[in-house]
Order: sequence, then C-alpha cells, then structure tokens
Amino acid sequence: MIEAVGLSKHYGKTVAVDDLSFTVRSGRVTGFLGPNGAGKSTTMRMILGLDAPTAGTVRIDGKRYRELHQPLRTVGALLDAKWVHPNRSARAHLHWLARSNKISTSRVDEVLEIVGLTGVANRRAGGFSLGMSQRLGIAAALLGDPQVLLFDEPVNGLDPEGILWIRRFMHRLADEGRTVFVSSHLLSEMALTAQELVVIGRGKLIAQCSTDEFVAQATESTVTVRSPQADLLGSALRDQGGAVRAENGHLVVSGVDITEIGELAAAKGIVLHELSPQRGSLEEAFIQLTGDSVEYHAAVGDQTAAAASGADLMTAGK
Ligand SMILES: Nc1ncnc2c1ncn2[C@@H]1O[C@H](COP(=O)(O)OP(=O)(O)OP(=O)(O)O)[C@@H](O)[C@H]1O
Repeated sequence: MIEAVGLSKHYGKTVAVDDLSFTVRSGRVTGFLGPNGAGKSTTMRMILGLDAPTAGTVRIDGKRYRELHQPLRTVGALLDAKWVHPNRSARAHLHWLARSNKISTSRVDEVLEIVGLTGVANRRAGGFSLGMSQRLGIAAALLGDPQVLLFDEPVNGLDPEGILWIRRFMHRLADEGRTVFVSSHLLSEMALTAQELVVIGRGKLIAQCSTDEFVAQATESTVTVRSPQADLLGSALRDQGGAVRAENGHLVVSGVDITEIGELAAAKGIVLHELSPQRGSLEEAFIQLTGDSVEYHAAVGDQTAAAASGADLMTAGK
C-alpha cells in the first residue's frame, strides 16, 4: 500500500505537486493519470525517496522510503528503461544490481525467466529493442520480490504486442496481491489496464476512484437498441420515462435500465436485433473532469493548459 498525505513539491516558484493525498491499495492495478507536467513523475520520485517533499509525507507499507531496511525488497520501480550500461549483458546488469542490494544472485535467473528474457540474457543490453529494455527494467524492479511496484510510462513507444504483454503482466502482479502503481498518458490503454485511478491536474488531486466509477461519473450511459419495430418500442420507452433518439437506424436510449428495456420489449412482443450498453470513454471522462483545472490554469496564464484540450494533452508524446 502507498499512502500520500498532504504531499507537496515546489521547485522555486513552480508548484509541481500541491497538497496531494491518495492511497494505492494492494491487489489492484492503479493508474496514475494526468496531463504533461501534472506532477506524476515528481510524485513517483518522492515515493521512491529520490526527491524530498516540500511538505507532507508518503509511506510505503507504513514506512517512509528512507526508513526501509532493504528498499528493493519492499518496492521496485521502472522509471527509465534505458538506465542500463549498454555494454553489459542483461544477466550481468541484474547480477550487479543484486550484489549491490544484497540480494541473492540466484534470483537473477528467476526474474529473467519471469519477464521472458532467459534466451537473450547474455546479449548486450545496449542492443535491446525498447520492448526488451522494458522487460529488463521490470526484471530489475522484481529482483527483491517487492510487494509494491511503480511503473512510470511503461508502454510509451511499445508496439501492440509489447503493450499487451505489459498489460497482462501488471494484472498478474496485482493478482499476486501486489500494489501496482502505473503512470501513463495513454488513456485508452489505461482504461484496459487500470482497475483504480488516481487522477491529478497541475499537482492537485482530481479524482481517486475505480476506473468504472470515474467514467460513469463523468459520462452518459446509454443503451443501443435495434428493432424492426423501433417506433413501437420508442413510444413504449418514452411512456416509461426514457429519453429516446433515433440514430443511423437504431435507437439510443437513456433513463431506462437495459434489463427493463429487454423486459418491456418481451412483454409487448417486440422483436429485438440488438440490445447493448454504451459507456463513455476514459478520454471523455478525463476531459470532462479535468476541464476546470485546465481552464483555471489557462486563466492564470499557463501556456501548456491554454494551448491544449485534455485529449491533446494526454495523447501528446513525451
Ligand atoms: N527538477 C525540476 N526542476 C524544476 N522544475 C521541475 C523539476 N521536475 C519537474 N519540474 C516541474 O514540475 C512540474 C511537474 O513535472 P512532472 O515531470 O512531475 O510532471 P509529469 O506529470 O510527470 O509530466 P510528464 O507526463 O510530462 O512526464 C512541471 O511543471 C515540471 O516542469
């Protein structure tokens, strides 16, 4: 578990993180979302003791990073996949990390196996593709078999196969009961990966809740219905208090639950060809819920916020 309370970080006049409190639970993948410059990396560095907070505290399993006896056994992190000596082999890199952290070198072959790098373990890490480098970074994070794992933008630049591998791997780590905290710009990917979210904007907390709740709060849920008796069904639904509009040969219904729609159609003997729930996207929810913070910063002259909508901010490359 990670617990931040009143966490703030100022760099001169820049307020990178502003009185941020959140909790990251074990057994779940928690996404850490926010536009460029929102303070995600700074927060992660403070969790890992690489930056000192200006105010507030952050604890991992109840302890500050500097109080951890053997930190790598409690928390592992992937911050920069290219942080490796290019002429060292993957195995030599992990051996060096294990020895310098008093971890048995027998663990090296285990983590290479876990991330699927056994076959290339003796190759120069400098020649690795980005996907292989990410796996090596994850192997390093797993060396101490920690219960808490932090990943900063782990899928940036990966191909679809690499992205799928990371997604499945994170779910596996969470299923093992670990705390998995992962930052990303890629909302469509986070919608598939993260079960919980911590969303920040300009260093402040915008939301902490499940991904489903976040989307449900901010977007409209509708039901798509196709029927050869659409007119009849439409008027029956309106009688039930539903809002119905026709769109490209189907009905879009809100205000009536999907089960009630099915039962109403059955009771009236109306044939259905499709009955499907439609959820808003994480992108839509993000734009909806971060709008205020973006507008606020635009108003005080922040050029990044003023220049971009939430979607632009989130899809912009690093
Ligand atoms: N070492 C530093 N010195 C001065 N300002 C910094 C430093 N590190 C971060 N900042 C500023 O703090 C703010 C938050 O940056 P941070 O990198 O934490 O955001 P982020 O959410 O990780 O962004 P990105 O998604 O672009 O990586 C930004 O305005 C950034 O310019």
